[in-house]
Amino acid sequence: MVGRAVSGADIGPGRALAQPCRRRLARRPRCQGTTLVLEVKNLSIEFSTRRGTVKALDRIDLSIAPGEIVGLVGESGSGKSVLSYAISGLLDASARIVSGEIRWHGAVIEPVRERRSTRAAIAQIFQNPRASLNPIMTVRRQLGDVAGRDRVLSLLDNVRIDPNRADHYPFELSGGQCQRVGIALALGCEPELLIADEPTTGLDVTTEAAIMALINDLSERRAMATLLVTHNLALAAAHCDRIAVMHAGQIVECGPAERLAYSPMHPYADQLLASVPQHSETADDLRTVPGLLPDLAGPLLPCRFAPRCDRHQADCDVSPPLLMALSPQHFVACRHPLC
Ligand SMILES: Nc1ncnc2c1ncn2[C@@H]1O[C@H](COP(=O)(O)OP(=O)(O)OP(=O)(O)O)[C@@H](O)[C@H]1O
Repeated sequence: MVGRAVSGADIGPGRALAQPCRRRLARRPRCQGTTLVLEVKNLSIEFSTRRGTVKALDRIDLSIAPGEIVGLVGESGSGKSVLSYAISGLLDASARIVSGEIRWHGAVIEPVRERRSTRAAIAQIFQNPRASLNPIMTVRRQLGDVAGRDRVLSLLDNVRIDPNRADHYPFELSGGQCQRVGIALALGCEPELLIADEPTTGLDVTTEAAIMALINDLSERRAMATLLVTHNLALAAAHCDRIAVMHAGQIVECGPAERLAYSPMHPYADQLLASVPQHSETADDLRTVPGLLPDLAGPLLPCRFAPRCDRHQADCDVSPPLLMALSPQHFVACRHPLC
């Protein structure tokens, strides 16, 4: 594969995500030249299971600058949660670090719960919001403990929850309300890095827009870095500065959001883009990425996407494709990328 320079003019009309990208392009580039908040370098993680060794993460490289919003996009089972738990220091002790490290403001931090001395200023919004709330404490008490009693009502207002709910317990709230309280709790910590794992799943579009606007606002005003973990490439394209696409435990493409959303170069990223529903399509037109993720506990081909790839050629089976720089900000791991 030959790397080539990518310029804004290269972005063709293709199969663009129409509205989100236009909004995304309006975002200011930010915090350029500042020290990175987070660097994940060559991180490989395995789990020993009865079925064999699950190779959950393979040589992951990812960095986030202050104020930057980075999307981590991929199908279910691609390793997004394992990576975000590793960054939060929440991996359980069954995880084995095969290679690499995670750096927080330049200092190495441990991905595994028992071994991290400080939790630093990283907050995570979890996929299952009810489970992350304390069932025997009211919303007011939980938010007050984290952010101070005087901020409870403004935090509830931020996530569009009626202030009358402040004295309710989690079991008295709907799933969506629990999710919004979980988001208020995470933002109430005023984190330097927010890991938002599917933060708006199950919310109505108005609330989704309000929550994403809040995350955008905090990232701009307080330089909060955000890792937005999602299956939804359109959501990532709308709100992120950069997007990293994960497939079967590997980052296969990473680059500016507008580039990924208009003309991705890895065949998997292209298939993900093709599977984003468009307004004009009928239900019959809905597409999915063909084939299944490989079993990460089984033998893996040099290119983990090969069996699903319509650009597969004999040289793909020789050795794993390396992540190659196409431009300073754009990387692809494929011998036969789209161009
Ligand atoms: N504690 C564990 N023990 C064994 N295997 C695990 C463990 N945690 C995750 N895995 C495996 O690691 C792989 C990646 O899982 P992960 O939960 O990170 O995927 P994901 O992309 O976050 O999926 P989803 O979007 O459904 O949450 C899967 O094959 C999963 O079965």
